[in-house]
Amino acid sequence: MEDKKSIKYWSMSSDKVLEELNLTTDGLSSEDAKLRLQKYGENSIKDKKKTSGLILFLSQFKNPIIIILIIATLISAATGEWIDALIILAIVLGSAILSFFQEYSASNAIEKLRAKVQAKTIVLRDGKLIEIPSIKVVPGDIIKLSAGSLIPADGLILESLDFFVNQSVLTGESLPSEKESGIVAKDASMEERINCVFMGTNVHSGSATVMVIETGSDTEFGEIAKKLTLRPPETDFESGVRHFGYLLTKIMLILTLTVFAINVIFKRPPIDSLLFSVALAVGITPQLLPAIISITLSMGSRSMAKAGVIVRRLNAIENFGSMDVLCTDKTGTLTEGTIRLDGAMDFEGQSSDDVFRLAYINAKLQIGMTNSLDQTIIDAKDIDISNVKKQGEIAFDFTRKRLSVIVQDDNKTKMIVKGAFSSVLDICNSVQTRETQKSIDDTTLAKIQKSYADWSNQGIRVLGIAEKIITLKEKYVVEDEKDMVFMGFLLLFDHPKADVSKTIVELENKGVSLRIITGDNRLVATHTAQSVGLKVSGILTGSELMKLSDEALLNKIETTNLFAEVDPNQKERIIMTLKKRGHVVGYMGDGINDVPALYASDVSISVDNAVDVAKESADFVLMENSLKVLNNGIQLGRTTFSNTLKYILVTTSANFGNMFSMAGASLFLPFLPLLPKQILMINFLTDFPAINIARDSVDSEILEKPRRWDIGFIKRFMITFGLISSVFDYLTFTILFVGFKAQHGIFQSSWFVFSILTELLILLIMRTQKPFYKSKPAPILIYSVAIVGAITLILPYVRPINKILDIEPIRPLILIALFGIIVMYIITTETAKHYFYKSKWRDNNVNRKNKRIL
Ligand SMILES: Nc1ncnc2c1ncn2[C@@H]1O[C@H](COP(=O)(O)OP(=O)(O)OP(=O)(O)O)[C@@H](O)[C@H]1O
Ligand SMILES: [Mg+2]
Repeated sequence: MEDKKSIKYWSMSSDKVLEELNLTTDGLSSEDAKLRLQKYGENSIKDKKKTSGLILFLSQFKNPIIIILIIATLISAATGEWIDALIILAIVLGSAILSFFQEYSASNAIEKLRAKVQAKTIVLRDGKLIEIPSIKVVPGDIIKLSAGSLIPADGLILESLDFFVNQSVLTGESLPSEKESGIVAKDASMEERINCVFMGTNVHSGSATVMVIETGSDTEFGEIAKKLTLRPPETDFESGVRHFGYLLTKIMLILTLTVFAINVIFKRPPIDSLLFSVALAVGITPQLLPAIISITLSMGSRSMAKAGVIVRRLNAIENFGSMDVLCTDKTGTLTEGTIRLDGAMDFEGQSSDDVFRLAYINAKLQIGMTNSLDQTIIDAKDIDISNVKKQGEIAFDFTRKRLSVIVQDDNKTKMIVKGAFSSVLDICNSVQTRETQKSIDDTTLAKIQKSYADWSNQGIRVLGIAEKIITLKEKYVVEDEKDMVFMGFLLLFDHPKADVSKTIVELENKGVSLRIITGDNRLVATHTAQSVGLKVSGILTGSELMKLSDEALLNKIETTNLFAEVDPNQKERIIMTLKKRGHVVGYMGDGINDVPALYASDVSISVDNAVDVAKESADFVLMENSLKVLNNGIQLGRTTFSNTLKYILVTTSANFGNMFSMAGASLFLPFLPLLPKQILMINFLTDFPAINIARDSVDSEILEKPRRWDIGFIKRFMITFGLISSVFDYLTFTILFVGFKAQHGIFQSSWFVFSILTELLILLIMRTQKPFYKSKPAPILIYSVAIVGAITLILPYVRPINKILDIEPIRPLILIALFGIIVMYIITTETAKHYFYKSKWRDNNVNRKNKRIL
């Protein structure tokens, strides 16, 4: 095939394009498709996120501090200190390899999981319509698109019906644009090419048959994606981590520069001083943070996958744990989702075959959107409508909430409307009795309303059916839906799920309040809510919402937990308002009408059998539509959050404290308190237990409430425990230097051992809010602490490592003194921790407005 764009396919008739590209409307054979797949490659934009191993390895060195360290080391090598330089480089490399392997295996696991949820497309292959993964679509395929489809490639429309496409991703235009086959000018812009569809956009309503012209990175979307990386907005967690990074960088810079300057002023050798201060900086940077995050997230996503939740956007896991409001639609989540037809009734409430026939015609002939409701009607009873000829259709949309077909039936042209009860009643002015038609007076209206209310109160979904005789014309529009005759009701029932009430209580206990946002009417919604044990504290309907100002809604929203008769934009508005109130809001939905709300929420959740656009906009996809699965997910989200925070707290207390004291000590001592290579070795050894924090167990108390990032908390923590650690550090300095008159060799060796041991013990203490002996760490954490502790104690005696690191055996008396200090340190920290959490740990339900979030 020649270059397809050069033929400007949009400016040619579809027949001409078919001819030009040697295609037919019968689609490809599977043989041909296979060849084309080889030739054009898979239909996906080369995923830039999938970083190669090499890039990931190099990224371990992207930290400027590491680069400075390497440069400084090379300089010191040039001045003759090449053995030390080699040692430093070896340790730096060792650290990088450690975190690289951890991160690499984590990110691989995630890729595999993500591939589990794929968008699918219906294509014509070997003359049959089949569903294939969208990445297997090739140029030349004939595909069928309907409402909710994610358009998999660029193509030319062959046939369409009321086909509206949402192209905002590409053109920024937020309203859906109508598309149909035809010819446009050669130089037409993307917006003007109304005969084309583009990858990445989605079908708002209607349906179409499309010939695929370009796939993968040859598409318009691919062109754009090449130029920019579309970055989703930052989550709370991401910005938290970023700010934490800034905070440490600031401290680190000040510290490094000061230490360096002072050492230079005291006329110490500049290269040594530089290496020392840079090594300190390395000690302070939480360089394991990316690895820790990758591991916790990948472990989280793996266990979530086991629990039936596929994570599409990793960083949202943390948000999952901090979510305190969960909004959900009704069908399929609270109810079984398998709708049963309970009957078709005339306006007086008597069972009526005529009404069913109208509903059947409407459901059978509509082609706008495949949906379970119409399927239920078609499956309920098979009737022969072969003499009914379709003339037109006004597709369903979630604002109008009705669907019209225009047919030739009984020699008459009729419009048959089916839709939400009030939306249908609104357009009727008369009613069909058994004998005749009469206009709707107050008594009739009251009667109709009463039947509707009675059914609804039993949890039955009521649809209205109406018809009228209409003149035959080319095209029908929404304005034609008026002056109709109300024909009757269609009753549908959907069982509430059995286990939902238990899960709602569990969620409530976890600090997550459930709210229902549904398009169904308020009576049915209330009934369903009650039957699943959700206490309705307040209801708002779509029309009430419309009248409320943003401020009024902001006031009302806290007490409202049931929203009924809402349209897609109102769903979004509700989510936005809840967010404004400071909640971390989750939204769970499966239809196109849920997409705006999914986008607006902090945590978007969909299900495997949802429409593609909904799945595509979700952070999480549940393999089964159940609240229970979700409940497990929240637990894992909180575990992930907790372990990341643990690492930060451990690093900012012991590690940070140590480095800080050393900076201070370097001012008073006539020698360096530790050699640069020793600092790096401490850092390297303590990395092993630290990285296992990602795999640690979490106290159940911590999982009870949603938690948020709070930089204030971390700062207070850092200052409190940093100070305590400093006090003991200076005590140690004094005892060593003054008490034991230790000179540099013995001083550095003692300090080396002391540093590592305190860091290990602090890790065990800080990992829990409870007294450390009351919380059981994961075995791997205990082992790594024990092994590193043992290594540290014997290292001064092991040749040649002790020589390489310049550490020597420590006198027993000094060792005893060090142990004494360590015991006191532990007792003090435990006590301080107890009071600290008692007074300051009140970050549950943090309000976005009141507290700065880290
Ligand atoms: N195919 C259809 N034909 C006619 N009316 C329909 C159709 N689909 C939906 N409706 C009407 O539109 C209303 C809103 O649709 P729907 O219930 O799917 O919205 P929702 O917000 O997704 O609700 P849910 O919480 O039940 O998922 C329905 O209650 C029904 O009255
Ligand atoms: Mg729905």
